[in-house]
Amino acid sequence: MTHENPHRSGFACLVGRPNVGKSTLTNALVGQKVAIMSARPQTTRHTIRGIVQRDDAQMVLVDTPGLHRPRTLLGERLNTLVVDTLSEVDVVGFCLPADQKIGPGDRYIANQLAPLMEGRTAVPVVAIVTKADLVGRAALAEQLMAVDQLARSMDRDWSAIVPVSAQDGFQVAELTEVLVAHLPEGPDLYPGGELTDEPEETMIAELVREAALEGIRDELPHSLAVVVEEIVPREGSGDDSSGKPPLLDVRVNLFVERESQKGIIIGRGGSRLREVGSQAREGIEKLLGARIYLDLHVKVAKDWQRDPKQLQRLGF
Ligand SMILES: Nc1nc2c(ncn2[C@@H]2O[C@H](COP(=O)(O)OP(=O)(O)OP(=O)(O)O)[C@@H](O)[C@H]2O)c(=O)[nH]1
Repeated sequence: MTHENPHRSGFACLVGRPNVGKSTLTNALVGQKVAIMSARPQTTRHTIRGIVQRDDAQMVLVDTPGLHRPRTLLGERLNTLVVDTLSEVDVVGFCLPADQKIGPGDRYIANQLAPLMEGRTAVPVVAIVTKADLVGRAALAEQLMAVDQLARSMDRDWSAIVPVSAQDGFQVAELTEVLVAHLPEGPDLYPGGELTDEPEETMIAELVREAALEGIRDELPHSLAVVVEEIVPREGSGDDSSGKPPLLDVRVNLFVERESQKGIIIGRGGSRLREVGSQAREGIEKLLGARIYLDLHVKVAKDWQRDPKQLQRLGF
């Protein structure tokens, strides 16, 4: 191997009308390690469907509530939300089945995507022709041309058009390459492809959050996100015969939105943060059945509640 490719990471979203094969394709892209994501608290915008984990990239496949032709004002609002959400992913995969003519449902979604595909902040949209195994070569070629024409009719271009079959694996690897190429350079968003939503970590985060908000709930409504960074055994602890429980280093980040809130959490000379630490530690030691050293860091993550990428990084 000569020069390594830069490591890439980011979010991708598959859209398309119902039954075009989005779920099946998600599973095929993710491979064996289909990560079934439990409902995550406060996941209002993205639900993670799976993570494509490679040595040189991590692609997080997210879901949106679904793009539909709205029949109501609420439906319209929901679609606005969906489009907003889509504008924040790194690449969109627009799925159209190989075995059906492009119809009004597909056209509706294409029209919703069109504004995303222009301007400085344009999001690349890859047209994916799914279920390629259901048609012959000639019909597939015809469908690829029709899909190309669909973009042209809107004065747009797909970043690529990729035929694929999730059923027999045709072009699945190629599609992964195409999608990954659109992700920005960066480290894994979820180290090791693991989502940090193990119940233990969630509970630890909750204990810290409770302690941190004690008495100041009104001053910091909803502006505090707590993320357990790591839980690691202290080197050499627990392997003697003293019978003492092992010592764990628990590193936790508290994210606030503003510098002033940081001051509130930390308190004068760090006094408040120490209290938060000792109160939370008690609960965490009970939970883990271990002695812990609790390392709390308060950080400012501007407007984290409004930024889905930040939210993902914070584990929401
Ligand atoms: N032959 C063939 N069938 C497929 C392929 N991908 C999906 N299907 C079938 O198409 C149907 C719909 O697939 P889904 O993956 O559930 O479609 P979806 O777009 O996620 O559907 P919604 O959840 O309703 O949005 C299922 O019966 C799948 O078995 C494929 O590559 N080839």
